[in-house]
Amino acid sequence: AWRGLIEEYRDRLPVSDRTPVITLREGGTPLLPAPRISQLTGCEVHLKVEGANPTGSFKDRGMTVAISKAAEEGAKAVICASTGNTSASAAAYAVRAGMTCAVLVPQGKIAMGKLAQALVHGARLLQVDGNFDDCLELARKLAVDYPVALVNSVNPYRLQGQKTAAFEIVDALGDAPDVHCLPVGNAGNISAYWMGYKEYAADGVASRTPRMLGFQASGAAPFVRGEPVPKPSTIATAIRIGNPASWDLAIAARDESGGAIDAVTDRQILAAYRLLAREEGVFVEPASAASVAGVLQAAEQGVVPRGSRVVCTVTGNGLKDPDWAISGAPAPTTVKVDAHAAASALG
Ligand SMILES: Cc1ncc(COP(=O)(O)O)c(/C=C/C(=O)C(=O)O)c1O
Repeated sequence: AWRGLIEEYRDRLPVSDRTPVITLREGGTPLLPAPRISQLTGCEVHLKVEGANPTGSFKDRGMTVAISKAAEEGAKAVICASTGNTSASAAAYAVRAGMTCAVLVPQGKIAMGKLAQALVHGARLLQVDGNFDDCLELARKLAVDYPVALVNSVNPYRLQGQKTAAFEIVDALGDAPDVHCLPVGNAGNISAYWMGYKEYAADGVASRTPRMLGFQASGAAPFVRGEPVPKPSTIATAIRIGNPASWDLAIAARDESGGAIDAVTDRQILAAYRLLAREEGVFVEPASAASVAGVLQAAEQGVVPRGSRVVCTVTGNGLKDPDWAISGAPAPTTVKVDAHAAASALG
C-alpha cells in the first residue's frame, strides 16, 4: 500500500531516521490520460491530478517534508502566508504533528473551501488587509521575531517534497514527457518539478528532461512582464500573486529546460475549467485549469508540436472553489416526488 512520500522516496529526500514522519499518505496521485485534450492539441496529453491529495492540492507534497523537518528541529508552531492551499495543508499537517499553526491570508481573496480547511483544523487565521505578497512579507517578519517555523515555499524542504511529482510521472510513463505544463503563482512548483526532472535525468532514471511551460493569469503575470505586478488581479485566486518568492529558481527552470512562462486570460482559464469538467470528468479549481488553457494555447501557436508527449499538472480540487461551477450551470429543476414529472423534466 502507498506509504506517503517520505517512505516512498526516502533516499531522495533530506530526511534521516531521526526525522519524525508526519504524513497524511500524500502523493501517488493519478496520471490520467486526457483523450479530449489530446484530440484538441494533436498531442499525447496526461493530467497529473493533484486535487487527489489528502487536503486537495499539491501543497501536501511539500508540507509532509517541511512539517516533519520542523518537528525534527523541535518546532512547536508553524506559520505561513497563503492564497489558501498552503494554509489548508499546513493546518492539517500541523494537527498531525501536534503543533499550532498560524496562517495569513489576503482578506476576501481566498476560496471558501480553503478557508474552511484552515478553520476546521484549528489554525489561528489572520485575514490581512492586503494581497498575498503583503501576507508573505508579514509571515517572514513574524518567523524572525517568534519561535515559529515558516513553511512557505521559501522553505527549501517544501520544494524537496514537491519535486516527487516529477518522480511519479517518470515512474509512471517510463521516461520524462517532452513538455510539462503547470500554473505559476509563487513559482515554487515549477522550480520543484524542474529539480525532480533534473535529478532523475542525472541518475539515468529518465533519458531526457521536459521543456517546462508555466502559465500565469494575464492579470497576475510578473514573469511575462519581467517585473513584479503591484496589483495582481485574476479570478484564479490561488495564483493571484504579483511578486513570486521563487523568482530566480523559476527563471532557471524556464531557461535551462528550454521552456517558457506565458500568460492565459481568465476567459481561457474558465473555458479550460469547463472543458476539464465536461469532457474529461476532472473537477479542478480555476487556477489549476491554467495549465490546460496553456497547452491549448501553446498547441495553437505551434510552441508544442503535434505528437508531443505532454503532462499538465492540475494542482487543486474543484471543491475548493465551487462558486465558479454553480454560476455557469443551468438552474436546477424542482419537481414533485413524481417519477413521471421527473422523467419528463429530464427529457
Ligand atoms: C491550486 C494552485 N495552483 C497553482 C498554484 C501556484 O503554485 P506556485 O507557483 O508554486 O505558487 C497554487 C499556489 C498556491 C499558493 O501559493 C498558496 O496556497 O499560498 C495553487 O494553490
